[in-house]
Amino acid sequence: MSYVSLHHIHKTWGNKIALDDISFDVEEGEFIALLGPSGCGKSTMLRTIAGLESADSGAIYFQQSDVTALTPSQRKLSMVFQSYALFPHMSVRENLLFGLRARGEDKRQFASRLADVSRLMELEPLLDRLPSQLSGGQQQRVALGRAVIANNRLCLMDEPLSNLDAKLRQSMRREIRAIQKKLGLTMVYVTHDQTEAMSMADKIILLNDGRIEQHDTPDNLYNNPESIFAAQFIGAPPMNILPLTRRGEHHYLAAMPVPVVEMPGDASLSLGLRAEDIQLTDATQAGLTAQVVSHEYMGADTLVVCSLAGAAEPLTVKVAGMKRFAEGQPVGLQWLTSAQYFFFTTGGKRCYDAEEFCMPSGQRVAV
Ligand SMILES: Nc1ncnc2c1ncn2[C@@H]1O[C@H](COP(=O)(O)OP(=O)(O)OP(=O)(O)O)[C@@H](O)[C@H]1O
Repeated sequence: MSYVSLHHIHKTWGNKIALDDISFDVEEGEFIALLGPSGCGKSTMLRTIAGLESADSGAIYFQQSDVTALTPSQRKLSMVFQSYALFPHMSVRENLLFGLRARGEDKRQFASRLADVSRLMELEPLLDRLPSQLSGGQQQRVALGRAVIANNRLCLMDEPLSNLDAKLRQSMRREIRAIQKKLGLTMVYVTHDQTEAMSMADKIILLNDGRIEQHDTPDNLYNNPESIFAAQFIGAPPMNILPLTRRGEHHYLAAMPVPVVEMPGDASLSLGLRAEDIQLTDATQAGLTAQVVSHEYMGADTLVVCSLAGAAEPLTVKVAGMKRFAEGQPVGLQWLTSAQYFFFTTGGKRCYDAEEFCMPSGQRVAV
């Protein structure tokens, strides 16, 4: 059953359309990540769900009841911000209990709820400290504890880990996901970090300039991007996008003598290839050559940037382990037709027809 439902939400700031006809459902107990580049509307969307901003039009439902006109406190949800928003003069204990006191909840339950949450969040030894006496990770745990102690079924988080270092972020990702699952919370989580979204969420809503680009599972976003934007936003390095040259029905990649795809119509196409789907081969065996422009050692693998004769754009190849290349070194390239994606160059939408029309799946394409 859907817990949160947005119906045609539209929101502008002056001339700027921040949310453009946004509709989606979040199932009960589901973890949804709102992902996208800076300024795409993630925070505006979260704050509109929370009731901190009001939409110009559209409606929001929680468990089938219309909450569009309700205040944030009437919506019964918890929110965790990037800034933690802890009261600096209050101890951890008082910070945790603040919301319960403010709402005039039953004092007889405070001790047991505090004990449960401080055990869950491993805050027991820290209850008497002030926020200034805590590390960033501990402060974040207090902020999460405050969200959990409220016993709300819906939790909204706005970039809660962005002030933490990379290692702590990784462990907090696991902690938040474990707590969300354990308590069965419905979660809407804003991030601009694709790794965070991919590793934590059941579904990702990828936003681009106020519109939903794709609403999908992490797996599908990676393996079945519906647009160039999704293909390049998800995955590191971004998918190679190589504009093809059309002659009649034939679409050619750079100076390759055989067309990559034959498709009727007058659309211009671009070829998408993930760096890990391209293999480097012996240049002397290759029909056309590519040249190494640069290489970057990443630890587990090496990213090799190559330029293909006749192509405007370089392409990146990921090879396992540490490999060294000389600048200008010739290499051959190959990939399977099943690794190819096609997009309309104009508008960037995926062109599934081209995938139907290209060479039989699994055939090797060599340069
Ligand atoms: N209070 C405001 N007044 C005017 N414009 C605003 C306001 N809040 C947001 N905007 C604009 O709305 C657009 C969406 O902003 P929003 O903060 O929702 O994006 P975001 O995806 O959360 O960005 P970031 O990742 O940088 O926080 C941006 O163009 C922003 O400048």
